[in-house]
Amino acid sequence: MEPDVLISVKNLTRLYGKNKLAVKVLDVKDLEIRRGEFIALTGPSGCGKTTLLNLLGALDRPSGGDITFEGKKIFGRGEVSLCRFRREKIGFIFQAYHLIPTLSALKNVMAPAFPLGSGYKRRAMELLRQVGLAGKEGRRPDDLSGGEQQRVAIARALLLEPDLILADEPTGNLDSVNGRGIMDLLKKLNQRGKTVLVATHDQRLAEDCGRVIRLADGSIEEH
Ligand SMILES: Nc1ncnc2c1ncn2[C@@H]1O[C@H](COP(=O)(O)OP(=O)(O)OP(=O)(O)O)[C@@H](O)[C@H]1O
Repeated sequence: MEPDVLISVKNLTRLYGKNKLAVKVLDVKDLEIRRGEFIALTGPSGCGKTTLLNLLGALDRPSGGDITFEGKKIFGRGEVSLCRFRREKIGFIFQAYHLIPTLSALKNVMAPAFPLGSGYKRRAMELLRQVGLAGKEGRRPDDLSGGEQQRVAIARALLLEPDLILADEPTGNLDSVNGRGIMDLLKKLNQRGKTVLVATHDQRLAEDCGRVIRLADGSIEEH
């Protein structure tokens, strides 16, 4: 494997349901993601984008095959190690933000570090500044616009310096101006060296990415 390959996927499958009722919703024979790429994952609703992102980020386990991350298999390890992998290597951004409603923007950004103890406040403040939210650290999600909530979610994803950002329809709940702002932010992160994989229905946003992977019925059509 070449040194700049971050992720290598071989014969990855995911089935839902059991026995005769099992349906294969993902079947990715071969996929490589290199460090520093900015990739759009596209395809019609139900083609398996979320399923693939969840497997790449170890939020879900495959039915067959494995994923190699920095040369090591992800799934050949126990739950504690998997949990650490997720926390240290992956930054997730979701369509619906998934912020904790009772916590301030600052505490939401610090949340991934809760199991690690305190000491992340300065970094969280700096990240909120970088995403354009200086002065709004004390606000709760309800008092922020959708675009602002997604910026908090991006800052949270960056707290522990992940190698890979996985974004599942991050602009899906936003108007086009805010959606463009979020994509510009992801692009900036990529220019600063982060590998970014973003699932999107929006063809115009996809065209802006360095590479497009298209899924159809769970398989990669072209990339
Ligand atoms: N928990 C589940 N149980 C059964 N089937 C599921 C489950 N989750 C997803 N599926 C099915 O797997 C297929 C892929 O779903 P997935 O959410 O990955 O698609 P997607 O491309 O992300 O769709 P969208 O663009 O609408 O978010 C779909 O046919 C979906 O109905």
